[in-house]
Formats: sequence, structure tokens, C-alpha cells
Amino acid sequence: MGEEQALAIEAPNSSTLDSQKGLCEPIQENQDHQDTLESDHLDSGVIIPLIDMTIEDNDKALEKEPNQLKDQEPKANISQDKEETGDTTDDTIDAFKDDCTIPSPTLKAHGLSSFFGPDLSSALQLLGTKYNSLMKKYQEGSSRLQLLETECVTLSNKCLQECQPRYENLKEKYTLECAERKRLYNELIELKGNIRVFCRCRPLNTEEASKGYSSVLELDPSLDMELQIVCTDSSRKKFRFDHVFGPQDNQAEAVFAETLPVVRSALDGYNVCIFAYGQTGTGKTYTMEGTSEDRGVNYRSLEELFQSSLERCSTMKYEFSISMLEVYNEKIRDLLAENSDQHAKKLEIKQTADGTQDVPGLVEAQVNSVDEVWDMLKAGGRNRSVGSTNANELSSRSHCLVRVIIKSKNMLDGHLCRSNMWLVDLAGSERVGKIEVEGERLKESQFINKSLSALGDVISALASRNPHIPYRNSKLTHLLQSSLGRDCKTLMFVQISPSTADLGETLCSLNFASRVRGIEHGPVRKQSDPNESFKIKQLTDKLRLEEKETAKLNESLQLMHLKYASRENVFKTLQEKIRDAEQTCKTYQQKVKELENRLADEKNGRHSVESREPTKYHKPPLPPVKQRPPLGKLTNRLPPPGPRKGSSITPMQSSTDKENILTMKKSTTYTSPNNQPTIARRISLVPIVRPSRRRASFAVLPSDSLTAVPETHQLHSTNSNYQRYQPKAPPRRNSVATFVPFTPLSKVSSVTATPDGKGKFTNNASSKYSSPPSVQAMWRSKIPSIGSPRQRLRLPSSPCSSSALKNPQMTNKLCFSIQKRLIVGSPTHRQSTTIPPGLSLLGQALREKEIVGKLGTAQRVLCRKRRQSAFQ
Ligand SMILES: Nc1ncnc2c1ncn2[C@@H]1O[C@H](COP(=O)(O)OP(=O)(O)OP(=O)(O)O)[C@@H](O)[C@H]1O
Repeated sequence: MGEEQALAIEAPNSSTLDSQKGLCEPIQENQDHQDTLESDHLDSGVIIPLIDMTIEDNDKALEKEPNQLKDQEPKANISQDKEETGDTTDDTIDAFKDDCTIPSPTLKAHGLSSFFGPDLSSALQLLGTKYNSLMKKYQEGSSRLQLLETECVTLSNKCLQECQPRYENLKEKYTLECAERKRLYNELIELKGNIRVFCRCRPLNTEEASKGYSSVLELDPSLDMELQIVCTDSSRKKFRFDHVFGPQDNQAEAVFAETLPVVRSALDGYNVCIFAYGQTGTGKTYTMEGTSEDRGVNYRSLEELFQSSLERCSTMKYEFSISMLEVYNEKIRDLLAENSDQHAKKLEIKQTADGTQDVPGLVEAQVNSVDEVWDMLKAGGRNRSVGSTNANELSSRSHCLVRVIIKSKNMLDGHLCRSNMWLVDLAGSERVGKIEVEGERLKESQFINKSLSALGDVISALASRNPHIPYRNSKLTHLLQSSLGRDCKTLMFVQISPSTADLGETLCSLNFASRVRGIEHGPVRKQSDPNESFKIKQLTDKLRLEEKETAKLNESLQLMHLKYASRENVFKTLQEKIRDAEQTCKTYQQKVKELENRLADEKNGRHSVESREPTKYHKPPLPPVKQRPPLGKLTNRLPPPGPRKGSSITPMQSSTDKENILTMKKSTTYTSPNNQPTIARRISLVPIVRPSRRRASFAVLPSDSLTAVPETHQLHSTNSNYQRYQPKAPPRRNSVATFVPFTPLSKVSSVTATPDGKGKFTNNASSKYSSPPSVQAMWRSKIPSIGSPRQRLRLPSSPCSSSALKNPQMTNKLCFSIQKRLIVGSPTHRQSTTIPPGLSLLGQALREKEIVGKLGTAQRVLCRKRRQSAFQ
């Protein structure tokens, strides 16, 4: 609706009506104009009702009104007639009369002015009111309609939402049910037998009756699967088949009713073969093709296919194609070929990619109705080779095969399927001699019998479960290969004659049929579209390749896992080692710090003491055992003693007593020159960094056993590692090695090591690095006695005079001492060595360890030298 605007409908007087075309006119939207009009009309004494209307409504009303009036004019006439006759039932006209009493020119022209009164203004008023009410109703109705439409949309959406899952569910269920139905149906067919044999006996024909032949067939109506053949008056032969049809059984209700399940199997996607076998003139063609009045299995089967496809059209889509061929004298002929060229064309059987047999070049006519099928069957039948024999005037001289190709597509899951249904009318098995044929007919009969014999061989091989089935022995069996036996459903009609004249032939046919019935097929495999099969095959191959690749990848993955696990173990081990190293570093760092602190303390303390009593305090700066770095390797212990004869080595005392000091046994006590027993002592001092950067090692040894080794030698023994540690060795500083003879203690010799390696021996008891005798005595009392290496080796003690010490050579033989500058804690070393910040702790610890190792090596060398010098 447009924008609501106030309009005034003018109620014109009679004079204005003549000049105006309509009943009313919109005046102006403008309120001023309205006021003007109102005032004009008020002046003229006419009441003008103002009605709220939209412009569009007003226009529509103006458009509609003449039509309405036109429509109503005849009614008005009728109403007038009715009024005249007293009939007042038409309320519409009455209402119109009541409301619209407008003497319009139009009404006047139609002679209806007499209906309306002269009061035009009131009529207009009424019209306006009516119009307004109608418009309101219309608006209400339209809005209600809109609401209803909205509700409808909402409901439909809701329904869709609610129903969609239900629909999907039902669809799924339906698909499952269909599959189940197919399965059950197939099971039923399998239970009945994948190869089924029906026996059908034709009635005695007039000729046979005229010749007096009787029926050899005995049928019990209650037993539809059994028949007896009267061989002689006394003997009867009983045969059992899946169904036996007597002469009275008709094509549709009897025969095709039993055939129907097999045909439906073809529609479900199974390969099917229906064929008729029997003697000439027993009704094979009649059963398969039938007559125009009573059609046979071929037509009815296709009729059933079309009927079922229509029933399943909501879920399945089917396409049917027909080929028709004959095998005549072991040649394939296309019966649906239209011209002679195609007839002459040689057709061969080829195996397709999916393993089925096909005849390239064979006409495949798509059929869409049963009528088309019938026309084709008739046309193909006309092309069939027939000839006259004694047994049958129109005897089939070839095997006629109708192939129905069924392509289906499941609309629900998109599954494609292709199956073949073969409908075969075999040529009649006949005894050549009996039918008295010759020439071309004889040749035909020979080919027919040969192919039927091949069919018999195939059936025998199937019956005996022979792995080799001789399908290729004839064109007939080769064509039927994919639909005969194994995964197919086969239905055989064995046709017999009731005549006693054909007894022998009848028995042969029945025996053959009994053999066929004895075949037990395995479970039937559902056929699928060859293209689909090919795709599936390709996919299967691809899947196999992928599986192989996956297996390889899995193997490599396992190897990778193993490698990863081993590397993880290595990593864990390394982590543990790093943790241990860090811990060790921390410990060393702590110890070094403690040592540094102690050294600093002692240095400060000694300085203070020395400043006060320089002669009293000369105690070597041996720190407490617990606070010392691991000196086990720093001490000058002997290497582990070897198995020496007569050597008695005193085991080392516990380190809690005194480290580096061993108790010397009395038996090995050294004797001083004045025959006083002396205790050999060796004191190893912890390296101390002195302000003068000099360090002294003291080795207190018996004077008679001291062997001095040139300092160059001892430095050589230890310098290799040392040099490695300090590539740029700083200039050798003066260091002092003090040799302290025990007796007398006052006679202490000291050797001052110089950078040039020349030891400078002094006998200066008052050296600042030598202890006074009192102090030494105090140490001796505190330090447990230790057996010297010489003593431990039970070497004879030799008297040693103090004069010997004065001789450097003698002194070298007696004793030697290694003085070594310790770098740990040395400010010089700290300055000269650059260690990466992250490895400072580790580097320090390593340095310490290495130094300890070097010292240990030095000690071992020392001991070895001692032993060597002792033996010399
Ligand atoms: N069940 C039957 N009811 C009535 N007539 C039959 C029946 N079966 C066969 N006939 C008739 O028997 C005659 C021979 O039948 P048909 O030609 O079908 O035999 P055939 O086995 O096909 O012979 P051939 O092998 O020589 O082709 C036909 O005239 C046919 O109408």
C-alpha cells in the first residue's frame, strides 16, 4: 500500500456531475486546497464528508466502479423484475440500492436512475463509508494473508527440518530393506537351486493321435515335481524335476509363473540363462517364443522386466537392450541386422576386460516398451534359419539366442549394475536316421548335435565339479559361458513328447535333464557393470600397491622409532652426565671458594702473626682435611705396590688421622748417624699462593735415603702435561724445595729451584721457608710416622751425613723433590686463561682434575725414580 494520505471525496451537486465524468474526484492533497474546497462547499450549503483514503485506493476505486456498475446493472434490472414480482431475495442488489443511491450519468444512460434517490450527498457518504470499510477489510485481509503466508513458510521449513532426517532415515531403511529382500530372494532361489529344470510335455498332436500313438506320460496332479514314463506295460520310469508341466498347463499361469523368480533375479543384477532343450517338435519354440495369441517366455520375461522396472522407478533406473542371434552351423548370425551386409558379417566371440564374453558388432537395440520387444522378436524370428523336416514342418535348424542386457542404477546409493539374461531356444536334438535327412539338413543336424553334445559336456563337467569346463568346444557354450553354471542362475525347460513313438528320445532328454538338475552351484555372485568391475579391479590393484607401500613405510617407521628410542637413551645418559658434571662443578667451585677464603684468611692471619712474632709461627699452611680439595691424587702416595718379595707395606692410615703421612714400622725405622732411630716423614703441603708467588714443597725424608734428582729431570717428567695446559708458559719463577733432614732436624737443607733448573742447595736453617726445630718437633709429634718408599721396599738404610747434603750430586742420589707451581688459584693463571663464561665452572673443575692427574702422575714418576735410584 502506498503512503496514507488524507483525501477528500467531494460530493458533487447535480450541476457539477454533468460536467464531470466520474462520481467523485480526488481534489488535492494539499490541505489548503481542501480548506478552500470545504469553505466553498460550505458556502454552497453542501455537506462534504472527508474520508481517509490513499491515492492508489482511490484510483482503483475509480477504475473499478464503472465495471461494478456495469455488472450490477443487469442485476438491477432483474431486481426490478423481482420487485415487481415480489421476489426480494437478492440481498446484494438491495444493499447496493441502499448504499449507492447516486444518480450518475452512467446509471442514467442505462436507465437505472430510478433506483436511486435524489440525495447525492448522502449517497456519496454511504459510498465512502462502504468503501472505507471495504478497504479496511481488504487491508486486514491482506495483512492476515501475509501473516498466513509467513506462517506457511515457517511451517514448511519446520516440516522440512523435522521430516528431512526422517526421510533420510526411511531412505536408509528402505535401502537396507531392499538389500535384505534381494538377499532373501536370492537365498530362496538358491535353496530351490541355482540351476532349475522344468519338464514340459506337449499334448499329442492330431497326427500322432491319428496314427494311434498313446501317451507314455503319467502324471499325478498332487505331485507337480514328478513324472513317470511308461516304458512298457510293466515298467515305469520315474523322474523328478523342479516342476513338471503337463499338456494342459498353459503358458502364463503355469509356466511363466514358475519362471518369474528367475527373471526377477536378472532384474536384481544376476546373470540368468533360460533355455529350452528337447527333441524336435516337442514345443521348444512354443515355450520360448509362443504364438501371437499365447506368448512365450521371451516376451513375458521382458514384459515382467518392464513391469518391475516401473514399480521400482522411484529407487531404480533401468535400461534394457536386446540382441538376437543364432548359431547356425557353428556360425553366429545377427538376427537383428537390417541388411544383407550385416548378415554376411562374420561375428566372433571375444572376451572382455571383466572376463565376460561379448560379440563385437552385434546389434544391441535399446527397447523402451513391450511392443518394441515384440516387434523385434518377430523380426528376429523371421530371420531365423528354419527348414522342414519329417519331425517338424518348421523345424529350427539353429540355436536361437536372445540376450537381454539389463543396466540398472540405484538412485539412492548410485550403485550401477549390469546383468545379462539369455533366452535360448535350442535346435532340436534329433536322430539323423530317424528324421531321414540328407544333404544340407544332414549337415545342419550334425552341427546341432555337436553343439548339443558340447552343452552336455559342459553340464557334465559342472556336475562333476571339474575344474576345467569345456566352454569353448562350441559357439553355443562359449556364448553362454558367463551365464551358465558357477555364479549364474540357470533355468532349463526339457521338452518332451508324450507319444510312444518318441519314447526313446524322451528318455534321452529326461536323462540329460536329470544330469543337469544334479549340478550344484556355489553361491551366486551378483553381477556388476563391467565398467564398474574394471574400476573396482583398478582400485583393488591400486589398493594392493598402496598396502605394499604402507607396509614398507611401517617398517621404516619402526626402524625410525627404534633409532629414536636409542638416541633418546643416549640423550638421557648425556643429560645425566651433564647433570653430574654440573653437580661436580658446583662442588668444586664451592670447594675452591672455600679454599680461597681459607687461604685469604690464613694469609691475613700469618701476616698478622708474622708481623707480631715472625720467628714463632712457621707452621706450614696445611688446611683442615675436610676443607682441602681432593688431595688423594695430589699427595705423593706411592703407586699401588706390586707383588714384591719380602716387602711389607704398611697400609695407609685413615685420612682422618693425617693425610699424606704414613706410619713407619719400627723394623724399617731409619737410623740416624748417631744411631738414634728416626722416623722418616714426608710432608706434602697444599699449594699456597703466596704474595711473593713462590711456593714450596717440603719432603721430610731420612737423610740417608734422600736422592736428589736434578730439577730439570723432574720438571721434564711432569712438564708435558703442564705444557699442554699452558701453551705459553710464563717465565719460571723461583720456587723453593726444602729438604729437611730428620737428624738432626736443625740441619735442614733447602734447594732453591731456579728458572734455569739449577738447584741451589742451602743449609740455612733460618730460611724463611724452613721451620724451626721446635716447630718441626711439634709437627712430628702431631703427624703420624710414615714409612718411606725405601723403607717400604726394605732397602738397607745407609748412613747419611750432613756433609753429603752439601754435595749436590749426593743429594740428588738420595732424595729429590718436585716443586711444582700450582696454577689453581693462582692469580697469574686466572689472568692468562680465558674461559668461556658458560664453561667457567666446568673449566675450573676440569683444570683441577687435570692438575690432580698431573700431580698423581708426577708422584708416580717420583716413586719410580726412587725405586730405580734405590736399586742402583
Ligand atoms: N504345449 C503345447 N501346447 C500346444 N501346442 C504345442 C505345445 N507345444 C508345442 N506345440 C505345438 O507343437 C508344434 C511344434 O512345436 P515347436 O515348433 O515349438 O517345436 P520345436 O521343439 O521348436 O521344434 P524344432 O526343434 O524343430 O524347432 C507347434 O505346432 C506347436 O504349436
